[in-house]
This record gives sequence, structure tokens and C-alpha cells, in this order.
Amino acid sequence: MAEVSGPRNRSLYSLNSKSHLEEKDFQGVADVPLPPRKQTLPLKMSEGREEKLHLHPMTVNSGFNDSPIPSPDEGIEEDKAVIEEEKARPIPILLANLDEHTFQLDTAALEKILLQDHVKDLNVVVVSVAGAFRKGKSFLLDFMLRYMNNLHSDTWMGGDDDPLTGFSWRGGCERETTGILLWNEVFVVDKPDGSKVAVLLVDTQGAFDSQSTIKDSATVFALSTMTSSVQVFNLSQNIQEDDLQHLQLFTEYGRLAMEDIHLKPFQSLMFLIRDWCYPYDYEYGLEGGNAFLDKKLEVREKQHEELQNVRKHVHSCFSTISCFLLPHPGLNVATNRNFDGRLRDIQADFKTELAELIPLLLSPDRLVEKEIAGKKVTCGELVEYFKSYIKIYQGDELPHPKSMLLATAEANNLTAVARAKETYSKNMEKVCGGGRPYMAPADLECRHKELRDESVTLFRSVKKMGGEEFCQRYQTQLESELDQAYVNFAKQNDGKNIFYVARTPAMLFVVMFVTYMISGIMGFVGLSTLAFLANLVTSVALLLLCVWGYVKYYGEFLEAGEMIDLLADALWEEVLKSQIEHYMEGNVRQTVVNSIRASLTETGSKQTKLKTH
Ligand SMILES: Nc1nc2c(ncn2[C@@H]2O[C@H](COP(=O)(O)OP(=O)(O)OP(=O)(O)O)[C@@H](O)[C@H]2O)c(=O)[nH]1
Ligand SMILES: [Mg+2]
Repeated sequence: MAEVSGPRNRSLYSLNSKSHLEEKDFQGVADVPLPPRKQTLPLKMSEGREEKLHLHPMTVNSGFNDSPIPSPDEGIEEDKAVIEEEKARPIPILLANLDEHTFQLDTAALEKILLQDHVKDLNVVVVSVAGAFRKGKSFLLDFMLRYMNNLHSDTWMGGDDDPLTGFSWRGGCERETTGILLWNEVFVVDKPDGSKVAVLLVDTQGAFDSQSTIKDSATVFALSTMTSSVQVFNLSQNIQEDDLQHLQLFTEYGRLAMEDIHLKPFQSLMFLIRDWCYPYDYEYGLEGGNAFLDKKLEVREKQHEELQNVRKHVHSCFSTISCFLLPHPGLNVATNRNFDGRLRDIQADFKTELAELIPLLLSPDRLVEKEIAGKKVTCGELVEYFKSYIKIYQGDELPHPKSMLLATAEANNLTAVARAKETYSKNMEKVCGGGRPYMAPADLECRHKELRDESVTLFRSVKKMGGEEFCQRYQTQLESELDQAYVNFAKQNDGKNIFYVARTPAMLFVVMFVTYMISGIMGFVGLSTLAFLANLVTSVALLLLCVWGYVKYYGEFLEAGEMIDLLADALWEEVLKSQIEHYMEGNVRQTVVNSIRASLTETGSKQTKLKTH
């Protein structure tokens, strides 16, 4: 993965299934002042309502196709208005590479939003919505946008017939949002204490769609949790145990990437349960939600450790945890393909609860400023955090989060490998361990093969998840680990061979003896320089022998001992052994020749005797 900072050319926003705007379409309009708050362009449309989309050719195609380019006097003012209106839109800042399962941070896009002069030094409030795909996350964010655009109005939710626009949402079963998107208009809000804060809205790729790996989902969830001050965990109908387990996995993945691990690394988490069907158990809204959550996250003594751990982990990760129960929005919202988000088609109790929920997250007195390591973060600083967090996810240092089956299968196989290896080691210890005498290498190898087979059979007999192919990988790993262990046992066994142990002093004695003799002979014939050199070698060998003896006795300067052993081995291999082999070979050859000659002579004399007879 790499950061993108160069020119970008990609689809920025899906207007409907047929129209796409490219960033290049907006080139040259970057310096146009920010548009008025209220966004009126119906960016999301349903069938039959397309007449509401008004795009001037210049906006969509400027400079690269045959569409008529308006003359300076015609329609310029109109173009400007349209361009300005289009400027408020979601911008992908984390781009997903769907084939390679990698993510790129679009640094330029991020900086363009967060380093605007009027916001870069303001403390930032980041509200993000994350969770499984196709559960109405983007839809909810569009109501947040309406609220932010009409902050002080009682009718912020809009008119009954206004289609819902903003972050791209749609019906259907295929996922819509990919990567992470920011709304490019940073809302500046005056808090009741007089301070100004910048509010960012963040939409995220849904987890667990059929094209994402667990790592993809974990990366998006973790990054959005790490960078947001309020994470809305969007769930459907109930909190299931696997929801908590995934939350645990994803937050742990986030926690791993944070440099300073704090007691509570993340800020505010809101479980948002959509389509809540049990208002008779727990009422819709925050109060009912919190009561329900308390029950769900309760850690009881008699609970299984696994259930306790998940709950403790969730508590330990977030400073504040809450829950909101939202009713079903009605069949029109869930099943009508022509539904375009207008309030008229949404059930009344959903709207009532929505009117409660959104101000809970975004009203000026409830805004939660982003803090990292206990320090409030400005928009400008958030850019740096994004950059450093994504770098960690782009590197190889983090473990790969895995599916539950894969992780379990891996754990099963690793345990079986460990058990089989332990059995092999125990049996080999009995054969050639510390207390056992030296054993002939051939016998040892034979025993190793038997025990290795036994160990592999034991591994195969243990029931494991993951299937034959997966299991075969671990069997190969086991076999190579056993072979490695055998090499060590063989070395240990060699160490017990008295000749093996004595090879270094023996070698040094031989050197001393030979050089002593040479020095004597050379001295006798008057070659005093050679005699001196031979004497020198004798003295060095004697010194090495003393050092070696010291090392072996006191166990100090082990490296020096090893060097002397290596030197002795080299002398043995290169000089003596080859000489002896050569000598032996010559002797054997001579003996064979002699015996052949002898037998030939014997046969010859027998034949002569026979002839004479
Ligand atoms: N049942 C139900 N459907 C909803 C709710 N809110 C929105 N929807 C519908 O859910 C569908 C998906 O909405 P999106 O906002 O695109 O969902 P998403 O979670 O952003 O989907 P991805 O981007 O694919 O992850 C749309 O048809 C909405 O009308 C809700 O509270 N309950
Ligand atoms: Mg979405």
C-alpha cells in the first residue's frame, strides 16, 4: 500500500447508477469559495425522479469531450452556482484496492479538507458510522448532514418530499460504500462554552461483504475507530455475541497499531441497533438502549471465561459506551426500490427516534472533541495521525486478523504440532539424552526415523479443523522441525564420543610433535631459519593447547575455544585426513596387487607342475 499524493483521477461520487463525476471534472474550480450550507442537488435519485438532477455540460465534461462549452456570456453565472452546489460532497480519503485487498490514503484529498485555513487549528469532532454492510449507515449519515446544515432549526429533518442526499446510499443487496469517505464540508460549530470546534462526518465501508477479507474489514473499522471521537457501531436487530467478538477483534487490531497504549485507547462508542423489534422489553431510544446494553455487557462470575473476556475487552477499549434502539423505518425504506429517502415514506416512530438520536451525537453541547493520549486534536494534527496510522497498516509488522475458522484451525494444528514434537523430544531424550552413553550414529538415525514416524502418526490422529490440505502444511512444518531437532540430538551424541572430544588436543599434539621433529632435523642440518619457524609453530600449538584446556575447564572465552576447535577440524580435514586416506588407499592398492600377483604365481606353478606330470 502506498500513500497517494499525486494527481487523482477516479470516481468521486456516484450520482446514480448511470452518472459518475470524476475529480478531473472539478479541476479548475478548486478555488471557488465554499458553497452555501444547504445542499440542494439531489445526488441520490431513484427511478422516475431523474428530472431533478441538473448538471451543466461544463461541470461534467469540461475540457475533454465534444459537449458544447458555454460562451462567456451565456450561463456562466448558472455554471458557477451549480459547481458551488456540487462542492459539498463525500470525498474518499481511504481508497480500497479491491483485487489486492490493500488501502491507500489519499493524502492530498485529506489535506484539502482538513488543512483549510478556517478549520486547521480548531479542535476536531469526528463522528463515524461503521458496521456490517447494507445496514443503512450512509442513510443515517445523510440525516446527520441535514442536522448539521440546519443546526438551529426545529425542522432540520427537512420537508416530507425532499429526497435524501449526501453520502451515497441505495437499496439492493450489493455493497455501496468502499474505503473511508469524509464529507468535504467541515462544519464549524460554536459550543456553549464559547469555543469553536470543527465537525467531520465519516462514512465507512461495510464489513463482511463478500469481497472483503477479515483484514479489510478490520482495517477500515480500526482506522475509523482510531481517528474518530464518536464511533457509531451500526447493528441490525440485536447485539449478537459474534458482533461483540468482531468488535473485540477489530478494536484489538486498532489498539495494536497505536504507539502509546493507554488504558482506554478509544473515546466514545455508541451501539446503534436498527430495526429494534422488542420495545416491550426495552424502549426505543437511549434509555432503553443503555439498559439493554448494561445487561448485554454484564460480566458475571459464573459466565464462561470467553464471554467474560469479550465484555471486559469492550469495556477496556472505550471511555464511554452507550446504546440507542431505533425502530424499523417501514417497509418502504427497506424494500421499495423507488424509495429515495423522502420523509413521507418513513414510519413516524422512526422519525421520532431519529429526531432524538441525531442531536445526541451532534448538538453543540454534546459534541465530543477528538483526543489522542489525553490531548485534544486539531484538524491539522488529525492529518498526521491518519498518515502514521495507515503506514502501520501498510507495513508487515501487524499480524493478519483471520476468520474465526482459520484462526481456530491454525490453533488446532499448532497445538497438535507442539504435542507431537514434545512426544518426539521426550522419546529421543530416552534414547540419547544427557544421561545416556554415546550411540553409533547409524543406530541413532534409525531410532530417529522410527520416532519421527510415530510423532507424525500422533499428529495425524489428533482431530483438527481446516481440512486435509491445511493440515498437510502443518505436517510438513512438523517434519522439518523434527529433522532440525534430530540434528541437535546428533550433535549432542557426537559430543559424547571420546575421540570426537579429544580431536582438538590430539591434533595439536600431532602438530607439536611434527614441528618439533622438523625443528630438530633442520637445526641438525644447519637450516636455522626453518628450525626457528618450526619451533615457533610448536610454541603456538602449545599455547593453543593451553588456551583450549582453560576454556574447557573453566567454561570461559567459549568463542576462543570454538575457534581452536575449528582450526583443529580444518587441519584434520584438509591435511591429515587426506594424507591418511591417500596412504591407506596406496596400501590397500598395493595389498590387492600383491595378492593378485601371488595367486597368479601360484596358479602358474600349479599348471607347470601339471604339464611336467
Ligand atoms: N431495515 C432497515 N433498512 C434501512 C434502515 N436505514 C436505511 N435502510 C435501507 O438500507 C439500505 C442500505 O442503505 P445504505 O445507507 O446504503 O447502507 P450502508 O450500510 O451504507 O451499505 P454499504 O455502503 O453497502 O455498507 C437502503 O435501502 C436503505 O433504505 C433501517 O434502519 N432499517
Ligand atoms: Mg454506505
